Amino acid sequence: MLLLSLLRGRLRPHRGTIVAILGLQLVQALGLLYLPTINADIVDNGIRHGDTGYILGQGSLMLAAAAVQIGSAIWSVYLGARVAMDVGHELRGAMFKRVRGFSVREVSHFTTPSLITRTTNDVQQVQQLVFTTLTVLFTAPFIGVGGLVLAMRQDVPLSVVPAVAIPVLIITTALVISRMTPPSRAMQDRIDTAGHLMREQITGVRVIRAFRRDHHEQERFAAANTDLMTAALRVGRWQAFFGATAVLVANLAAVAVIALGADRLGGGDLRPGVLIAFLGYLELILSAVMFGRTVFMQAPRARVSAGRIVQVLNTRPTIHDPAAPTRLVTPAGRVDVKDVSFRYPGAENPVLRTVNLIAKPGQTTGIVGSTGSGKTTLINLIARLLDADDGAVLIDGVDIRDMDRSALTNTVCLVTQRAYLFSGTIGSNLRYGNPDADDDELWRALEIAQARDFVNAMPAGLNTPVGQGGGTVSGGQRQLLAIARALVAKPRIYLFDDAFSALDNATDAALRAALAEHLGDATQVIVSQRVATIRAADHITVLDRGRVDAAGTHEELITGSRVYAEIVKSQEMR
Ligand SMILES: Nc1ncnc2c1ncn2[C@@H]1O[C@H](COP(=O)(O)OP(=O)(O)OP(=O)(O)O)[C@@H](O)[C@H]1O
Repeated sequence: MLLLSLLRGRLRPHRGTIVAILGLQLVQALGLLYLPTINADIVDNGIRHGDTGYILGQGSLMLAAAAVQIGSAIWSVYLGARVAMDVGHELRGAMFKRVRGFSVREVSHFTTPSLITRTTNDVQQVQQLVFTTLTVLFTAPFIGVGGLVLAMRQDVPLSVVPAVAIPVLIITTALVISRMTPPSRAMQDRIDTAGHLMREQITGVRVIRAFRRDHHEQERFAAANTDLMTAALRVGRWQAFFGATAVLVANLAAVAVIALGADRLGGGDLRPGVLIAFLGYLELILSAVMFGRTVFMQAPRARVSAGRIVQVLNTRPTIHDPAAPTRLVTPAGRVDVKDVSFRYPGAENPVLRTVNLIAKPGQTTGIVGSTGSGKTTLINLIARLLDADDGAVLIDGVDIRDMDRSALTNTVCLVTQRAYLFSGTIGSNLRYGNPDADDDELWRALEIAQARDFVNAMPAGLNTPVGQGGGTVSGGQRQLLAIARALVAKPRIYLFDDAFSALDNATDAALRAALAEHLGDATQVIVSQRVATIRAADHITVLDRGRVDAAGTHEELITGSRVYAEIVKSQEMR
């Protein structure tokens, strides 16, 4: 049902092509069905009477029928492949669009590797089924029913053989399909697990080496790989059983026809041409049933895949654009966090409880707090990567849930601790948020971000290639490039979430001085565990276990907040 509902709307635009496929397959089937009759005619009327002219005439007819049949088969397969690829293309696009709209919540619910498998492998399964179905679904019944009728026209008593063989094949098909669905589901899930482990082990390779856990990780992957193989083997065993029974039934049927026919051939009750034609039709009927079975063989896996695709497509992102968004024409960039509370799904306690914070244009607002106090969660709420359960985040007095998300992205730029660079060049990464920026703007941003010198020292400067994830530059350099990228985008509000953590103290200080000098009336929110990074901020909010412990300037907090004073003390002692 899921498969049908997934495909119905997507096949509708291809109705015309599907009708053309149907017509071509009808021609193909007629061609195929005509061949054994001509064959019988050649044997009984040409060869038996030694009439070479007749044989050549009928032979030419046979050639023409074969040519028409092959031509229409090629054309219908081509059209079927086009439709299947279009459906796959459309499905992948729909999946990608939906996943792009997912917030952190939905992505962590499905997990990244599973979303990748669903968009690639699962869509491929459905696409394959559409192709096979369009290629054989019409041909198989045409040939099956037509072959049966023509076989009976040749000889009624011999028709008992296909009358027994066909139900046997249908029953085994039904049996195998019912058995194949559970291992097919297990197989798709285990592809996810193997992908998940692979990703984890590649990303965490240095930790694995540092702790000498290679052997342990190898075993973990080997176990997942074996699980996948076991499920695949179970599916494969049923497929093999399926293939073997089909060949067995086909051969037994042929033997039965020859055995039954041979007797009557001797008695002159049956002409040799009729027996040959009957064998030809039997082969056609059984091959039609086998073609049909291929579709049903692929169906269980495609059905499971369709379910996994529909799960993603039916998941409404928790964060979405309002129907009538409020537009900020020239945003000033004031941020008001008002009584915000937030709890991660499944977690017992809220991570943030009635948090209040104001960040003003032209000022630097620091957020400090111990590990796990909720700083990143708060920043993610301001960037609308998450939505608050209670309270609201306002920009220039407008609730960000009432704003268009692309407008919000132009106003707010988040620089995370784990800076991500895309494969391309330094220049293409810097232009990510502002494709029209010229080289001068890039160099200016690099200068403010304290990255000019090292980019200058690179052999190709801005054209220096960067690997996916930014693996070709150091962690600190990656952070500086991510800061420069934000500067090139020129948002009104900068959110730096521990974005200076990999920098040495001197670079950190120089960067903050340059930001203060060049960002003018933009709003800066800086999250840091390092007091030195936020001590000069105009206003500092101290978070403690999800609550605002205190807020003020460094001097005010030293005396006014025990939590802040402890953080300062702990860092002075280092
Ligand atoms: N995706 C998530 N699902 C469930 N809980 C989460 C999730 N992300 C964070 N948390 C929990 O929320 C709490 C606050 O996390 P958060 O990352 O906001 O803290 P933080 O102050 O930024 O910490 P750090 O300084 O270590 O970066 C932590 O206890 C964490 O376990």
